[in-house]
Amino acid sequence: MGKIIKRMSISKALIAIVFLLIQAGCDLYIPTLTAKMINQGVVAADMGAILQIGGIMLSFSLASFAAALLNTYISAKVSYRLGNDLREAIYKKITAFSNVEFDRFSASSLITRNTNDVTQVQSLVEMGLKFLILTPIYLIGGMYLSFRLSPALTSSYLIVVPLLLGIAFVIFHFTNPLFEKMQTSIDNLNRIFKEGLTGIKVIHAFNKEETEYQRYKTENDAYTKVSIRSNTMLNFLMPFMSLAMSLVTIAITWFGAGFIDSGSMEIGTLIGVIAYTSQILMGVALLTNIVSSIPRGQVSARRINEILDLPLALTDGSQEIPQNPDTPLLAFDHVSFRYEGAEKNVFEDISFTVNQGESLAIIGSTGSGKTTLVNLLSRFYDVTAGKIKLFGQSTNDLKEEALRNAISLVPQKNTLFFGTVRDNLLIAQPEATDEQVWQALELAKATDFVQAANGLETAVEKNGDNFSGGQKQRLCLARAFLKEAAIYVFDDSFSALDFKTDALIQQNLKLNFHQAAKIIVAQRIATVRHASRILVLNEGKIVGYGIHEELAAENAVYQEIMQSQTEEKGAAA
Ligand SMILES: Nc1ncnc2c1ncn2[C@@H]1O[C@H](COP(=O)(O)OP(=O)(O)OP(=O)(O)O)[C@@H](O)[C@H]1O
Repeated sequence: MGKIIKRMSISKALIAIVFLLIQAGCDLYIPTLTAKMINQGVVAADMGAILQIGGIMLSFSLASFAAALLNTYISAKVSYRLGNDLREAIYKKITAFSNVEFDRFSASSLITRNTNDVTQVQSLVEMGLKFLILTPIYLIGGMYLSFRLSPALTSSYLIVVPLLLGIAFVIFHFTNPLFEKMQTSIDNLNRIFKEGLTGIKVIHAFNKEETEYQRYKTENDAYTKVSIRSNTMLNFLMPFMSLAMSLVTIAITWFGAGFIDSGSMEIGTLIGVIAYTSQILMGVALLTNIVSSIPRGQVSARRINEILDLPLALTDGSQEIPQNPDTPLLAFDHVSFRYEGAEKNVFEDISFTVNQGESLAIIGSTGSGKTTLVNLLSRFYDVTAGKIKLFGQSTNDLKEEALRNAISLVPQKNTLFFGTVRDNLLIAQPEATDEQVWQALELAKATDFVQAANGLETAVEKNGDNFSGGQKQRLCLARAFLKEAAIYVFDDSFSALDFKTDALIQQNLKLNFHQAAKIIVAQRIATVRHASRILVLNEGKIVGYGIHEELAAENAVYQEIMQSQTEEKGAAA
């Protein structure tokens, strides 16, 4: 929590505390004035004293009122600003994550941390600025001033207040782990809910509504159970407090009446002590409120810090991309790779080169490592051994921005953002003219359907849901074509296209990107057959490397893929 506190505006927090001290000081002094007014004014029938002390009481009350308003305003401002900063810091950090970090935290957990956890911390800070200091002041100040009025009557607090504080801290100790469980449970609830929403078609198709409902229900029940346990434990504190304070009030009134009877105490003093009793009671009640927020806030602060303090797995390099035409544009040099926690390498000692203007197609069975290879090239992960080089310079030494600028990637999952076709394409090159955007659309054979709709203003719904799979793929291809890059990477980006469109786009690639290297990951022989080189991957190993005709003549794995596709076509016909 300390680290998070440091992020808030300390000067504003101090101003809030000053107003709090003014409020507490005024509140605390009022019962003493009450006792004085009764003893010196009411009992002595002195109207002047009543007016004078009443005037002082009124100004103390107004000062307390104004200070409370200002404290509330500043505490809200400080805590909500902190929440705002935390959300921004978390989002910024997450956008700097590589796939290594995304493999560690689920999307739902990141969302919970950026919303629910930030809200918990925000509430704790707001409450802390309002009450954390008020509580000890009410407790200690109230007891001190009450002691000044009557040491004998106040002695009962010396037993009760430490006892109540002890109970509060025992409860605090037991509820802390429960709040940890609650936040993890919220992560799980969000995950299941999100999976249910995104996978609703599959759920319907397999009649799994009841199973999914039960999965959600089980987690929801677990969450409710732990919430009931933790909150019940906390709420036990309040009845304890009320009982103890009622007993104290009864004792004070009982003994106070005796003292008044014997003439050793004035009536105003007893009323003053009783007024302090309610202030001390208020201090104890506020304490229970804070006690209930501290464990949740602490757990949330820890979860937020887990993200903010996470050292990024990939360190940025310092080099620009060298322009060295004598070395291959791209080289995989004895590259091996293993995912964190995996038992074996995805790749073992892979080497190949791609020169400027060449295209390299990568084909292989599912799970053979094609996407992983693309991810390594874009440095979404670091290689476990070996080097990936651009013009002879290891990608680990390159500035991440320079590396990403050099690569235009169409990932396997077609991603479009809510907005318009223009917005989506300009992501690749913000300053592109409409003419350039249309050119890119034409290269991707996407002109027809965009023109038929509303041109570049055509709306794109969330996830591009208003486009067919093939149209989405073509828009993603157009976006990649719009970017001027040294390497164009297509990860299974032609799979949703019909053969004719696939062939036309391949042709456009060949004719329009002379200087660039093209990496084409594909499953279809028709997509890869015209590439300058084809790399055949099988279980993380290169089992073939050459042009189509060579591989078709002598590579068993390639022949197998060819045969399976001929059979598929035959079966379809
Ligand atoms: N994030 C990950 N964590 C752990 N293992 C992974 C991860 N991503 C992929 N793998 C594993 O790495 C291997 C290669 O996966 P990859 O996605 O690269 O295959 P692919 O050839 O692209 O498959 P496909 O053609 O089905 O897209 C698979 O065994 C897969 O289970």
